[in-house]
Amino acid sequence: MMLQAIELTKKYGGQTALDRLNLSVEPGEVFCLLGQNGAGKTTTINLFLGFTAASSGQALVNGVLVSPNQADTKRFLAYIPEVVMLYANLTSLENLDFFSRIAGFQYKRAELEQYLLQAGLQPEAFHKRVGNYSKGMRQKVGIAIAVAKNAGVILMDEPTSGLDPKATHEFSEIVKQLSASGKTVFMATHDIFNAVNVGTRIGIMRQGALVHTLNAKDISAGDLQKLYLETI
Ligand SMILES: Nc1ncnc2c1ncn2[C@@H]1O[C@H](COP(=O)(O)OP(=O)(O)OP(=O)(O)O)[C@@H](O)[C@H]1O
Repeated sequence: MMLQAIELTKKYGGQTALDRLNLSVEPGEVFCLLGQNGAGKTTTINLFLGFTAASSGQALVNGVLVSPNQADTKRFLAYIPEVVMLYANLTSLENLDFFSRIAGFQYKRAELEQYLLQAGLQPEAFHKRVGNYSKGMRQKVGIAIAVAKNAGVILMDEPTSGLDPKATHEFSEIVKQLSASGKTVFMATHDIFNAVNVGTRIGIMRQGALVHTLNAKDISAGDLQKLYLETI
């Protein structure tokens, strides 16, 4: 399995941000984590990324134990934060080239263009500086960077927040393609409709605990909303 949490716990002072999380996510799965602000979604992502150390329990990526400041597990992971950080004065092609080189890949021009195209960015934008891009366009560049890194797992934090319905739909289609190509996607989201649409599994967190885990195909958006409101 690509992601595994075993009794994974994070405490800040006396407060438990994540409480004994047990979870396995397989290749090709799209796991959507729902929960109120402060429920522990970002903490979970940060623990898998090794941005923060677990207080107890384990996070494993591709079977390898995550420990902060070691690169072993990072190469299996790509991360798309809520706001994709890009160099405003560079074009999307230049940003993709730059971040790919940092990840250790030197792509030909045509390959870079292919990644941007796959991520759904319109070719007219390839040579425009990203400073003028919309949020949806930045998101697509973020996806291209993540895919070009060749990582098996893509972690996303609230990827559809602030996207319009069409951009959200386009994003969902890309995520489905990533899943079909065997990538594992793990996203924190507030978007119930999108979770049902794009997810294979859905988790609901409350105060650091994973309270429900369901198969997306077994639930409608309406029923998920009902369960969510009853849970939180
Ligand atoms: N660096 C930190 N120091 C202290 N407390 C923190 C820190 N990071 C997170 N927390 C606390 O841990 C809890 C979980 O936060 P987390 O960011 O994981 O929630 P979330 O589910 O991602 O929320 P949101 O939907 O707002 O992003 C919160 O109570 C938060 O205040």
